[in-house]
Amino acid sequence: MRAPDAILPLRAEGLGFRAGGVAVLQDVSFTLAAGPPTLILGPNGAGKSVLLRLLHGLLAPSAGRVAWDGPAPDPRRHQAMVFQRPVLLRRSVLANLRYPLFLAGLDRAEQDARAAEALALVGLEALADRPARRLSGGEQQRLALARAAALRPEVLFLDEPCASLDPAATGAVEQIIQALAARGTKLVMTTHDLAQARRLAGEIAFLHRGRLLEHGPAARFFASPETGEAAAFLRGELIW
Ligand SMILES: Nc1ncnc2c1ncn2[C@@H]1O[C@H](COP(=O)(O)OP(=O)(O)OP(=O)(O)O)[C@@H](O)[C@H]1O
Repeated sequence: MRAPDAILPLRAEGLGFRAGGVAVLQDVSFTLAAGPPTLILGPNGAGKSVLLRLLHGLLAPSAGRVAWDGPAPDPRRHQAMVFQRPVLLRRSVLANLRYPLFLAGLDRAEQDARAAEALALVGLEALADRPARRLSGGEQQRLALARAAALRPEVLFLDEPCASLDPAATGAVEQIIQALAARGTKLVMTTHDLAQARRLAGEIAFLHRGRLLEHGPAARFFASPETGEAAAFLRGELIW
């Protein structure tokens, strides 16, 4: 059931971003609705990370806007983001989980309950007291996911979360992503890994040179892309 303060659908309306006189993103419009994960695909430099940062509000658009549904006074409280390389506090795993919950104004009992739930979600219960920065790369990324999930965001943005990980660690992160999606969290994730997009995507947004060329169901995108650029990308050709 839709929560009364839900912010989805989220609409990108004519989004543009210029930096150093260059148009990094141009006239991007689409709607993100609740449902299975949206994967933002495209070659290096297509503008995937910039689009994600605009949607999350880390960058201000040069043109257009991001609009949310619903009456939420501060829509960004309903969102969280995980980056390619997690930034962790020089403290224990548990302290890393509790801190954003403390900042969100939750009392200690609720912080503990959510931290325990998040640790179980990512399978790090046994490492709760370890210094976070001594974890392996894969464990650190799982902690970053747990930290974001503990906030129970309606929308979770993931920017190439597996880019630095080996296949086993990637598999563990993908399982967590699927568990979050099954729980009703809307995931919006960038990747340039086609195989990963096939495994995870419900829908695809395909970017090329700062423009959104395709947006629709993943099955349709993979079976019959509408643009030559997407078809070439799917064939593994080098496009830029
Ligand atoms: N803040 C910025 N200032 C100037 N240029 C930027 C800024 N952010 C991104 N760019 C440029 O915009 C282009 C798109 O960058 P972006 O990181 O979004 O691409 P991407 O599709 O995520 O690529 P990759 O797959 O390599 O991560 C790049 O050419 C990048 O150098």
